[in-house]
Amino acid sequence: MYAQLVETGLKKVQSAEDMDEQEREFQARIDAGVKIEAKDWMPEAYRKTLIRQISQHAHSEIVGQLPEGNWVTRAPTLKRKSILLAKIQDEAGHGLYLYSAAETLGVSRDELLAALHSGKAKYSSIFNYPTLSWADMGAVGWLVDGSAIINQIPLCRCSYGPYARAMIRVCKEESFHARQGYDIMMSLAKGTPEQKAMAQDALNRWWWPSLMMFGPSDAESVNSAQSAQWRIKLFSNDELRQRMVDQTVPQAEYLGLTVPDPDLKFNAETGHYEFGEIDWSEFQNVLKGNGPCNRERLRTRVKAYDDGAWFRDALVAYADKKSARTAA
Ligand SMILES: CC(C)(COP(=O)(O)OP(=O)(O)OC[C@H]1O[C@@H](n2cnc3c(N)ncnc32)[C@H](O)[C@@H]1OP(=O)(O)O)[C@@H](O)C(=O)NCCC(=O)NCCSC(=O)Cc1ccccc1
Repeated sequence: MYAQLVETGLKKVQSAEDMDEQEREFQARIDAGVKIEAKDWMPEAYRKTLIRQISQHAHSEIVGQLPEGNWVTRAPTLKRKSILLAKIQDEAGHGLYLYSAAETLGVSRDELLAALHSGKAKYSSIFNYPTLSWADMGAVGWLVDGSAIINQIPLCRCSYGPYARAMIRVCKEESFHARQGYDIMMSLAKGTPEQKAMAQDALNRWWWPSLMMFGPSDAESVNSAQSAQWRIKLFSNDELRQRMVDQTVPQAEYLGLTVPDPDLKFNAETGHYEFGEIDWSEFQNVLKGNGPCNRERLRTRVKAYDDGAWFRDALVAYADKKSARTAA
């Protein structure tokens, strides 16, 4: 992918001649597949790129709890409710894991959270859509966690050790999440006509936003070439999006549901599905903060943080008291 992006001249990356000795050595280690660890020397831009991506990933996991949290009290059975609760709790764990990975790069959690709360840091566009019915719990698990896995499996092999290692466990849990989502979709698709219609409606609403999760097209992706050179990205946005479509369309067919794309067709020669044009204006609008739930999501996170201030203060006071006692 890297060679392809560089060859097409789409984006400028630093050539070996422009690098100093230290940068050339660093790039050689990356090219040899050596993992970069927290205390290793790294170019400032590599550090910044990782802080940006890992923290946005962490924010996505945390904000991503909200659309599903909406259905905890209305899950149809006790079993479904406990599975949903466990899944949401996993997402919280992923967020904390990822904040820790970002902290190894010399940034504090307070700084990262301040960037989220002020609207400066991004989180995944997908979590700005509402969850309107129980079928959305199925669609989110199936399509959103399904897409997250496709994006994150390659990250287990990315160049930054702490991020790569964190991704291994995260991916295992995401795969349980995707299965539970598909299981909900199966029950609904095989249920009453009303239940099947709910499943179809959820697929209709979540399909296109799920394709947008992979980011802008390669031609528009400003960060891809450099991230590929540093082996933070092993596959391009479009490659992973194609993988998601190829994997998911047969699953929709198995459910007896229709993917909401009249241009979708299988190309026997390439072995891939061709799909219709993504509405990039919708994507850009969500990124600008104007999606259906952007304001509500941010407000909820800021309130949760403010409401928890007394608890954080109590923890610090307790820790101070304890260390004073040990010192005495
Ligand atoms: C592929 C990409 C997301 C974007 O590639 P890059 O090379 O970084 O950027 P690129 O140049 O292509 O884009 C230009 C600009 O557009 C931004 N942008 C792009 N796409 C999006 C978007 N969709 N939403 C919002 N912003 C987006 C991008 O940041 C950049 O802006 P910046 O320069 O920062 O201001 C990459 O960061 C990545 O792999 N991240 C790690 C995975 C990750 O974060 N996963 C999160 C989901 S976790 C999950 O779902 C689990 C779960 C399931 C269920 C419930 C709860 C939890």
